[in-house]
Amino acid sequence: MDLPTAATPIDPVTPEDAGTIVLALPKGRILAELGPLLERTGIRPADDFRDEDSRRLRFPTNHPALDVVRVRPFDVATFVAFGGAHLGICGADVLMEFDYPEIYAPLDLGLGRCRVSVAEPVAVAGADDAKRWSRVSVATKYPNIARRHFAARGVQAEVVHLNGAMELAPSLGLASLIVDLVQTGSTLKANGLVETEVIAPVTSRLIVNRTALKTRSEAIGAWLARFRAALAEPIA
Ligand SMILES: Nc1ncnc2c1ncn2[C@@H]1O[C@H](COP(=O)(O)OP(=O)(O)OP(=O)(O)O)[C@@H](O)[C@H]1O
Ligand SMILES: O=P(O)(O)OC[C@H]1O[C@H](OP(=O)(O)OP(=O)(O)O)[C@H](O)[C@@H]1O
Repeated sequence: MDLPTAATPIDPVTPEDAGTIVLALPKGRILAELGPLLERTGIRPADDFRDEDSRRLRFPTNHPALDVVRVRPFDVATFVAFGGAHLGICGADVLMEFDYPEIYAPLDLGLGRCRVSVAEPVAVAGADDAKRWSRVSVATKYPNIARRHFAARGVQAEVVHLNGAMELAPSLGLASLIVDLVQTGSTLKANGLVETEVIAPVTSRLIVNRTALKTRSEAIGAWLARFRAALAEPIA
């Protein structure tokens, strides 16, 4: 049996779901920032949606034809790419990492503003000439971004894939550099690291499954219009 891939998405619409649009939202810091925008868009998920202790993952909203699912930020893009959710909200970092062709990202929500950067120990920064490297070891949660970034300058990156606490890697001998998100820079500073290069700026995006955009164009078009209008509204 052929397993579904993102390129051959399974049909997300089961009979009892027919007509329901599914919006994937990320748990954590983006969700915390999203409240006012969702409010302006007129989306009010069921009361237990914001209850971190709730074991429910799929929630109805005040719109009978819209459900939201609450997933890990890194998984939002995968749920949307495979057609499990029609719409989603996730950081540009996640989109860059997976680079799913099935995803269209029409709206920059201006939230979760940070950057993906290279950082290294303060003690060695500036001491060696990065232009002469042919290989580097990099600890990161973003193996594809890191490999692409270094490959573009002819440097082979040996990646140590971590899911958090990358900042510990250089001092504990796992890698010489890290590629991670930076906002204020305080996490780097607290761990004796310095940002040496910005790979890309990051904000959160509204994303859409391209197939769903064609097959459910009316409903999805209406949600995109609502998000656009909400973004254009002056914030009180
Ligand atoms: N320091 C930051 N400042 C601003 N935005 C950030 C920052 N860190 C992360 N983000 C944005 O928020 C998204 C989610 O980050 P968050 O830290 O909530 O989740 P996570 O740690 O990746 O999730 P998990 O708990 O599943 O590991 C990131 O993909 C990025 O777009
Ligand atoms: O530049 P700063 O303002 O210090 O922000 C950067 C930190 O924010 C993110 O971690 P987060 O707080 O999300 O924790 P995590 O490691 O659990 O993802 C990121 O992975 C950095 O560690």
